[in-house]
Amino acid sequence: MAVCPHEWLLYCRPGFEKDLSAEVLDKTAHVGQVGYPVAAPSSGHVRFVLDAAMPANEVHRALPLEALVFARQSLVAFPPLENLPRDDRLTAIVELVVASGWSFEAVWQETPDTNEEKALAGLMKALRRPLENTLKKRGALRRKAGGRRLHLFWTAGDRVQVAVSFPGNRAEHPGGIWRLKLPREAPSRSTLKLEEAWHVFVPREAWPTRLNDSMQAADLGAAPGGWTYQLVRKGMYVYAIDNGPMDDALMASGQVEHLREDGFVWQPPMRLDWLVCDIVDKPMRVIDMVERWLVAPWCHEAIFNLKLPMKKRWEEVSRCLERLATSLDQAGIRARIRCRHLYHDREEVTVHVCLLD
Ligand SMILES: C[S@@+](CC[C@H](N)C(=O)[O-])C[C@H]1O[C@@H](n2cnc3c(N)ncnc32)[C@H](O)[C@@H]1O
Repeated sequence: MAVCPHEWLLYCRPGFEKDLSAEVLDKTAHVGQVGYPVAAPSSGHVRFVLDAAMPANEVHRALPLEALVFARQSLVAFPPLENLPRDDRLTAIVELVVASGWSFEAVWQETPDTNEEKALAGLMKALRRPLENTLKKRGALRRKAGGRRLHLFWTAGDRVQVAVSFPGNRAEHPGGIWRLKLPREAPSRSTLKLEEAWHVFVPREAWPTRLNDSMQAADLGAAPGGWTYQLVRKGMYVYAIDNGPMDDALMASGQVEHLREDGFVWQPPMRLDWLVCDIVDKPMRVIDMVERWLVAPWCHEAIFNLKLPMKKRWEEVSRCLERLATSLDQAGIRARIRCRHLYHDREEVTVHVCLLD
């Protein structure tokens, strides 16, 4: 009989293991899954070990990656293989893969996003060919296998976790990390947060209709202009609200109106397409402001950060999201709310709200 995976393996930014553990404990309880998280501090991942009677596929399906905040990747996994012999790391891996009864179209070897584990790159490179050749010979690596991908998550030279991902419910970048190039002319590194948010929240095929040069946007807390730069790059006209100075080159585009006003009280002269906000303030204060915009409604879509300097980050995020969902619901406004801890986010998460017509 095939060996069944009973673990759910989630990657996260190192330092956010407690937040991800609290999130999955909360969410699994809601979908009736029983298990416990295992997470070492700063390890960049959480293992959710399920009750022996529960196959991990169920929780993986019930709580898709796009509905999780602090997870970068979501995999169905087998317990880690430990103490792999130095002279033969492959046999145990291959035997487990074959025993699973699954075949795969690709093999990704990954490590947590920590400096120590990045040092395992040499080992992974050396193993790649022999591993793929052996898996092919054993029928576990094939041209067509339902889009399934095999993940080998190395946490030490002799310790690896064998895991599986399925198309449509996984991050399509190694480590679940969107690596974006900082444009030379961007006024700040923050620019990458908004660019990544669009990649994550707006399907590529919808960009021409949802991010285009017929649109108008407001950027609250805009200076020096990293987010405004992204909106301008899409051809939008932007109201940039901030007391601080905006980048000269960006202002020279003629697409930006800089208003030295308070982003929490400013109102747009007409209904806009986009609201973006990167103001550092209390999360609930930002939620209240965004709620006013959406109830009015003064915009169709919004992307904003919730800054999380506190210890219990999941509790704060969950409180904020619940409050926003409830108030929009009470106002009779249908909206899709999503929230992710993006790669370019640090002590913050990014929320996307799209009004549904
Ligand atoms: C993190 S920075 C924004 C960086 C910007 N998104 C970028 O990419 O360059 C936060 C900005 O919010 C502004 N800010 C803080 N409180 C504000 C308020 N009440 N109204 C408008 N701007 C505010 C600050 O002046 C600061 O420039």
